[in-house]
Amino acid sequence: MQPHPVTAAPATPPSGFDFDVIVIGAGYGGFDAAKHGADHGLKVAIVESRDMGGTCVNRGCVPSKALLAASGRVRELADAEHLKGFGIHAAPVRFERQKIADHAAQLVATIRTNLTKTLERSGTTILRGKGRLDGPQRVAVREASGVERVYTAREVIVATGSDPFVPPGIETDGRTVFTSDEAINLEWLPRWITIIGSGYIGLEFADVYTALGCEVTMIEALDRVMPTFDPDIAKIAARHLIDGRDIDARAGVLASRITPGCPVKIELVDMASREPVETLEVDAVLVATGRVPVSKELNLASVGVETNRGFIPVDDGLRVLANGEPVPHLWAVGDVTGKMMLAHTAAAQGTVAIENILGHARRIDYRSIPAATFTHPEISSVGLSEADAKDLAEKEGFALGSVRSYFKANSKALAELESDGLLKLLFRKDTGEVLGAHIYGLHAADLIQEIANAVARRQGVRQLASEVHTHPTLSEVVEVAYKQAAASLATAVGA
Ligand SMILES: Cc1cc2nc3c(=O)[nH]c(=O)nc-3n(C[C@H](O)[C@H](O)[C@H](O)COP(=O)(O)OP(=O)(O)OC[C@H]3O[C@@H](n4cnc5c(N)ncnc54)[C@H](O)[C@@H]3O)c2cc1C
Ligand SMILES: NC(=O)c1ccc[n+]([C@@H]2O[C@H](COP(=O)([O-])OP(=O)(O)OC[C@H]3O[C@@H](n4cnc5c(N)ncnc54)[C@H](O)[C@@H]3O)[C@@H](O)[C@H]2O)c1
Repeated sequence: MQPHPVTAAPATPPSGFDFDVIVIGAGYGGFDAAKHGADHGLKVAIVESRDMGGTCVNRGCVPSKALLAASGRVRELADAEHLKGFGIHAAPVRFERQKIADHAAQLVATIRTNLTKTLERSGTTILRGKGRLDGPQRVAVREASGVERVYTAREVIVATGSDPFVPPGIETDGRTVFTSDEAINLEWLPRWITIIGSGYIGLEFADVYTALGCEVTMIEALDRVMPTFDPDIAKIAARHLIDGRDIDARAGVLASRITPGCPVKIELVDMASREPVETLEVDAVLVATGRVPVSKELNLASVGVETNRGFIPVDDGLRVLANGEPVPHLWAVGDVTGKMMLAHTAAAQGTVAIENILGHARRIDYRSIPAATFTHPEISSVGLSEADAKDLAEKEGFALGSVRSYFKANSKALAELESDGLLKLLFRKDTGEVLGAHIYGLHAADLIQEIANAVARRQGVRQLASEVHTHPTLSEVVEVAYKQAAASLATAVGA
């Protein structure tokens, strides 16, 4: 390989550094860090090698939610049984796949442009190219021309995100076997598609594909579908989102080999015994088996940092750690830290890193960060899982409270003829503090926010139960849970 010419950096400001902060990666983590820094008077540069906005804007949240919005409408209009309940008889629904794909692509372009303009307006310098560390407080940027320029910065924030993980034995061609990077383009609608993985991406795309008439086989390596979700929520959600649809779900099996083509061949083995189970021949495969951090080419060794399977170790203030100690002037935020691979986590981490750079001691509170899966209906959660809450209760010696509030008792859900849903609330029986919540049901993604706010403030159910909720709204599902929890406390202390 030809060595790249190294060009001197532009004239340095009086501080002696080219920038106060250089951010590597312009996804949500990098964007929020750069904007927050620039808004607070720091001289900031952001380095991006692909599209501004990163995964969320270009290949993640934004296009997938656009596809879910359109396909969700199709599902609704095609659900004759549901409509009949209202006395509505709709004509057979028709849709244009390309127009749905265009809706997603246009939304991506609009949000990407807005985000780029926002950064430019904030005074952030956008450096196009691939960034890597070049020792402490130095970032080398290789531009598309091959020229490499080295910039200095008082602080460096790594926000390089993640890429889809493709397990060994699976070959992708981007057309018949692909990841979410290609699925968001909705280039064609396979008659029969296999989705490997029943996590966030598997569930959301199964929602899209089944709404648009595809037959889905879902392969999950672990012993139950939706293994990363609360077991009770997963049970009721799977009944509707998987069993109630044109989906054949298989748990405890591994796709050991996938060969693209027409048809695509999938060799399935039993997860435990690794004995062959079956060979499937399908039209397409979506690989949705998690994501891996982008950190290999960052030259982290030049600052003595060792990754954990590619994830950059950080403390709760987002300082990068080497041997457990903070590396001076180096920060990492977003998916590359592997904390909670969500856009709003990345953004919150970006802001917290800048706050610390500004000298305002801030830590991130992961427990209060909510998560949602935008299926129809949605699934959401915040705080501790029941298993973790039980461990905490045992460790700290308090009794764990758990109550369930059902959508079928909610007037608004009944009016919508969508009363399939459950909220599970976990709380301390001594103080009443809310520890976590898990929801499946209509607008679960919005409902979780009120509980996330309560977790952030470490509020107790006694106070929360007295707060008045609008009638009739789905938020009364939360109110009922708070009231049940508060009543159980009263019983517990014999009041
Ligand atoms: C299909 C899908 C749907 C999703 N839906 C949601 C959702 O609904 N809600 C939600 O909260 N999250 C969702 N996510 C997750 C979300 O997209 C990520 O958590 C988020 O994008 C992480 O942001 P980030 O800034 O850490 O990294 P990224 O968004 O991955 O951005 C990193 C950026 O760094 C750039 N980069 C990498 N290396 C270099 C380098 N050396 N030099 C210069 N630039 C570099 C990359 O090109 C990229 O632009 C979804 C993800 C996927 C795949
Ligand atoms: N709505 C959202 O917020 C949203 C939407 C999409 C993606 N995301 C983010 O992107 C990340 C990646 O999503 P994802 O769905 O790819 O990952 P995931 O971790 O949510 O789910 C992956 C699933 O694949 C299974 N799996 C792994 N290897 C397998 C194999 N070889 N064969 C069969 N099953 C296998 C896992 O057991 C797991 O159930 C998520 O963790 C989330 O952070 C978020």
